[in-house]
Amino acid sequence: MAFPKKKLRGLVAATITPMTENGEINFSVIGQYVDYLVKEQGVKSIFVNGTTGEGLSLSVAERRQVAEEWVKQGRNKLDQVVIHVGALSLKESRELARHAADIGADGIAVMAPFFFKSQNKDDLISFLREVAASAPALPFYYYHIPSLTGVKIRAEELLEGIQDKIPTFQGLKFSDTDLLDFGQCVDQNHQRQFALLFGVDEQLLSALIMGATGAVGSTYNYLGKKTNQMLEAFEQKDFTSALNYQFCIQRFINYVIKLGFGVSQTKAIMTLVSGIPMGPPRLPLQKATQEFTANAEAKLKSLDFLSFPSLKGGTEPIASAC
Ligand SMILES: CC(=O)N[C@@H]([C@@H](O)[C@H](O)[C@H](O)CO)[C@@H](O)CC(=O)C(=O)O
Repeated sequence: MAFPKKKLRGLVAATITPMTENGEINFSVIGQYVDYLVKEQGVKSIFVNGTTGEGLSLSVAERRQVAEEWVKQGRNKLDQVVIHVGALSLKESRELARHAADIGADGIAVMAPFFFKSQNKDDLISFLREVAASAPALPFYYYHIPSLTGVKIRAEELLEGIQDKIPTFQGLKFSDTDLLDFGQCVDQNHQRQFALLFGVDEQLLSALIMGATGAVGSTYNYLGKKTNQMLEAFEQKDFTSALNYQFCIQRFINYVIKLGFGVSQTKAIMTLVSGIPMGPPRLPLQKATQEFTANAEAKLKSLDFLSFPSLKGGTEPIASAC
């Protein structure tokens, strides 16, 4: 049975795939991106080619190149690089799993196929098992994101007995708001030491109380530092401060959700906050509007989330700052 050298925990940034204005992958900024995550956001683990990384909009060749670049640039800087290798084609998924192992990734994750959908837990596990078996030395994570895959098999149900079928199974990335399901994943898995990573950033504190061992999300790219402060307060049992941090993060996410928030907007916000160009998304997604970016910038300023001085709102304390 394969066990990770270190358990995947803490904040894991779901990385964006930077692109040029022509829609090609901009590999040249990935090194800078790694440094930004580590130094400015205190985030040392990443989840590559997932939803935020537009993994399913990339060709297999591109997915391989993106994974390679993150592993290369993250060497000796990042704790863990997990590659999402899910695909509609089992063959492609297996190829990507083998490739992740070859390049020295720290783990692989797979979401449920979403065109022909598994009708029950056993069918889904059959697919996952084949992929996991292609990288038998790598920790395997199931990526549960029913809002996008349409596969509603409860995670709690899937976890039951999964390690008998998939010996490399190490945990779950749970991108759903069903805290009953998530709580039961925790409750029924005390002994197994799985990594139970929550994926709804605006509700992370509730999941921490339920027993989440970490979190994977898009906002940790630019709100990692603030979220780490929440994790620290939670660790120290300072629940009042932890709640204040969560509310503060919610104020921003709630605001952008009302404007219309997704991968395109994440790219625009990350460009703004980090100064690293993330470029446009790939079709069928459309670039975030200038109006969205201006509104998001004003909100970030009002919450004092922008760290570079030129964009800060002057020297006066900001009333609603977090
Ligand atoms: C549907 C979606 O994109 N969810 C995000 C969240 O981080 C989400 O952006 C955040 O909670 C804001 O709603 C992540 O769970 C996705 C993710 O981790 C990934 O890119 O693989």
